[in-house]
Amino acid sequence: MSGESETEALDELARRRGFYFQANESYGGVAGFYTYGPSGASLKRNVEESWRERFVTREGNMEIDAPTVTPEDVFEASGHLDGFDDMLVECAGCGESHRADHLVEDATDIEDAETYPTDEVEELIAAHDITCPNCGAPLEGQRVEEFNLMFETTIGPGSGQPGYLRPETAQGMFTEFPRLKEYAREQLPFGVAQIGTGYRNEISPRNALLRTREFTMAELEFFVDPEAGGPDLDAVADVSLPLYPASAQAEDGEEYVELGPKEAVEEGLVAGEWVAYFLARSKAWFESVGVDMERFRFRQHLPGELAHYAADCWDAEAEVGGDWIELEGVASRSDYDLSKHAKHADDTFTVFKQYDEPKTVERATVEPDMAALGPEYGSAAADIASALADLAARDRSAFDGDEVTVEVDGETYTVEKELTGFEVTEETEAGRHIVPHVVEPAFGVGRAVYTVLAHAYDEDEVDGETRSVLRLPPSVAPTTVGVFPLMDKDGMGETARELAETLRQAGFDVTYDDAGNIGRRYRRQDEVGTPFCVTVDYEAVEDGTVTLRERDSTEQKRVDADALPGILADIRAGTRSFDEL
Ligand SMILES: Nc1ncnc2c1ncn2[C@@H]1O[C@H](COP(=O)(O)OP(=O)(O)OP(=O)(O)O)[C@@H](O)[C@H]1O
Repeated sequence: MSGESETEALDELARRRGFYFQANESYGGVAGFYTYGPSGASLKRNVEESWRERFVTREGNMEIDAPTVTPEDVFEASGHLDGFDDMLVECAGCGESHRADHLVEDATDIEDAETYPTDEVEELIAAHDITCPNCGAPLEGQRVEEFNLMFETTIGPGSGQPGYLRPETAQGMFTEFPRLKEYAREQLPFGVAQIGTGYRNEISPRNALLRTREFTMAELEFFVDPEAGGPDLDAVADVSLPLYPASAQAEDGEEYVELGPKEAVEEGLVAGEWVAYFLARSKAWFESVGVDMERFRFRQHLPGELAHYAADCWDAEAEVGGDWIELEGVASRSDYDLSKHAKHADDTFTVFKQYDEPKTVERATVEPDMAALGPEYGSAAADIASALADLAARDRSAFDGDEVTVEVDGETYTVEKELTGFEVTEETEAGRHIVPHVVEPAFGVGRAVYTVLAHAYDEDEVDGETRSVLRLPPSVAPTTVGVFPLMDKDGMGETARELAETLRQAGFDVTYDDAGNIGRRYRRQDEVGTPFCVTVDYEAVEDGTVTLRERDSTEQKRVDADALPGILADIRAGTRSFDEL
C-alpha cells in the first residue's frame, strides 16, 4: 500500500472502530485535538502501562505527577519563554499558517531549516518559488516570524498571575528536584519519570495523532554523576542499534550502522554509556509494543540541530506513510536544566557527594574592612566586598601580592590586600555538592500509538474476501479475547456468557458478541486487533472444550475452557505461543 493510502485507510478504520477521531466534531472540531475512543483509550493505556513497567518499575525509578499549569518564572528559567518557537509564515492568499522551516525542507535538500535565521528562510522561500500548500499562492515576500508554541493562561481572577500549560513534562522533574533528591537519599544515579499531558500550540497540526496541540508524553529524567562510570552495557548487549549518524546524513546517504550499545560508545558514535543504554532499552520497548523494526532507526541530531547544552541527541524514528517521524528523543542534557533553576529559584539543585574518606582542604576567605572600604569606594564598597569573596573562592593566587584587583560593573578597582581580611584556613570536608547531569529519554505516547497502529495495519485475503486486520501484540491489544456463542440457544449463549465473565474476572479485556454470523464477528475483532476469539459451540456445552482462533493465522484449536485463563496469560506475557498449544 502507498504511504498516503496506508494512513488514510488507518484513519478511516480508527474512526469506525473507536480508536481516535477529531475531538468536538459536533461543534465543528478544532485542528490538532483528538479523542481516543474506547479501543484507542484502551490501547493507549496498555502502551503507557508497558512503558511504566519498562522504564519505571523494572529500572527501579520513581514516578511523579506534577501540575500541567505552570507559573511563568519556571519557563523563564528553562528558556522556553524566549526560545520555544517555531517559524511561522502566513499565506496572503488564503490566510493559512505554515511551518516555514518545513516548507523549505520539503522544497530543498536542507534537513535542519529550523536552525536558520528567519531572514534566510524568507530568502529560501523566494529562491525556490515556494507556494502555499493550501491554495498555491506564492509565499515570496511574506514575513517569516518566530512563534512561541506555549499556551498562555492566567492563574486566579482579575489580572492574576501569568502561567502556561506545560509544553513538556520534564520541567516538573527539574523544579521538584530539591525534594526528589531527598527521596533518592542523594544517591546518584536515579531516575524520575512522568506520564502526562503536554500542550503545544502547533502552527500546523497534521497527520492525525502525529502532530497535535495536546498530547501525552512519557519522559524520564535520569540524574547521573558526571564523574562516575556508566551502566553495565552487558545488560543490553543483545540489542543492536540501527544508527543513522549525523555524518551519513550530511553526505545525504542512507548509511545505517548496526552496532551493539558497547561498540557504539567505543567507536565514539554515541556520546556516553547512559545514552547508549537508553537507546537499547527504547528499541526493545518499541519492538515489544509492536513497532516494526524494519521501519525503525535512531537518527543523530545534526550539529546545527543540537541544543547548545546538549552533548548528543538521538531521535528514535519510525517510517509511517512514507515519512520518517520522531517518536522519542534521547538527549544528554549536561547540567543545563538544574543549573538554570539553581540560578532562578530559591532552593538547592545539587546533591551532596560524600568522599570515601574525609579530606582536609584549605579554604580561602575574606573579611573586608568595610569601615575603610566605605569611605574610599562609596556606594560600590558592598559590591567590591562580594567580588573579593568570589575571587578568594575561585582564585587564591589573586591575593599573592600587596594589592588585589576586582571588576564590578565593568569598572576595575584595586584594593590593598590588608583591607580584604584574606585568610586561608584548613577544614575537614566529608564531601562536596555537585550538580547532576541529565540523560533524558522523552517519548510521545500519541506518536507511539499511531505508529503501532500503522505498522499493525494489514489487509489480506480470508475465505476469498479481503479483510482488514490489526496485527497488534497481545500485550497492548485493546481486547484480549472475543467470546462468541455459535448461536444464542441450547445453552450455548449461557455457557459463553459465563466464560466471558470468568475471563473478565481473571483480568482480561473481553468482548462478548452474539450478533451476526460468526465470520462477521471474527472480522470485527480482526479490525480492532483482538488476538484471540473463543467460540462456544454444541460440543462446548457437552464437554467443556471451546475453539480458540488466532487472529493472524485464522487457525483454530480446541482447548479446555478451564485452561483458557492460563493460556491467554502466558501468551500475553510472551511465555507461550499459539503454535505450542
Ligand atoms: N505536536 C506533537 N504531537 C504529538 N506528539 C508530539 C508533538 N510534539 C512532540 N511530540 C512528541 O514528544 C516527544 C518529545 O518532544 P520533543 O520536544 O523532543 O519533540 P520535537 O523535537 O519538538 O518534535 P518535532 O520536531 O516533531 O516537533 C517527541 O519525540 C514526540 O514523540
